[in-house]
Amino acid sequence: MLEEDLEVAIKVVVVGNGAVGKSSMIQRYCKGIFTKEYKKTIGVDFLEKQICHNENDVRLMLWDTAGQEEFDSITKAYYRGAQACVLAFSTTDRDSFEAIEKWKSKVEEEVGPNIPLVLVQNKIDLLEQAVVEQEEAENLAKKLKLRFYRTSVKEDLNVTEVFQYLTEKHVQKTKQDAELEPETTAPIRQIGLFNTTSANSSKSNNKNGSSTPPGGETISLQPSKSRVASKSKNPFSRCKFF
Ligand SMILES: Nc1nc2c(ncn2[C@@H]2O[C@H](COP(=O)(O)OP(=O)(O)OP(=O)(O)O)[C@@H](O)[C@H]2O)c(=O)[nH]1
Repeated sequence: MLEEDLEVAIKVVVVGNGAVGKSSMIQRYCKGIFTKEYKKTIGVDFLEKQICHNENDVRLMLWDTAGQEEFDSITKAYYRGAQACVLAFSTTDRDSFEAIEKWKSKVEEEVGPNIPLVLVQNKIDLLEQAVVEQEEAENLAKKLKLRFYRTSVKEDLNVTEVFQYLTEKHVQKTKQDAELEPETTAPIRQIGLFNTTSANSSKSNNKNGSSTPPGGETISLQPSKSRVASKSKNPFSRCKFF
């Protein structure tokens, strides 16, 4: 099978304090919309986007998590199995900037230190109300060894770039992992692909508070459909969905 025949699925979690724009960022990226209205995420929410990366289909599963600590026990369960993460703070919220290292630790406690992460300063359309200096944010990114993006979900600035970067990093990492491990030992797990088949991992379940916490703590991520041969059989299937 050719490498181009793979369909890659990537679980991405978006974390950060409340109201920094996590839900808005995912909605902007997946649906192309922005709403001024603020609806606190209760627990977690989920949207999916299919993109084309280096002529391959990539399915991004974007998990929107609540920013409030009261939901920590719910949201942490959803971090597990994450393969990339957005650490978001807001230009107009100093606490959200100072909380970034804590969010990084929370995610890494669940998934380990090796997934691609990115630091995102959102709401840069509100720079006149900024409470974080650009230099401070850049220094934090250097300290944590993270790529840093400044976004405005409202103005649709740099949002796509954030997810493209994470996709690229994930693809690079899985290739490196596959090269390091011999093909004979668990080849599917080596490339780290999965399907979300849990009944609990419902789509867009709970901006309005109807969240079902994950039964028994862990979302079931089942290795399967890691390599999808059928993509190459249909000449119209590859990257035609935009
Ligand atoms: N001006 C401006 N407002 C934004 C931007 N992104 C989001 N907002 C607004 O910020 C508020 C909070 O956005 P959400 O996306 O709900 O924030 P969240 O991080 O998901 O919040 P929680 O669900 O509480 O964790 C909403 O009123 C959005 O319209 C942006 O780039 N610029």
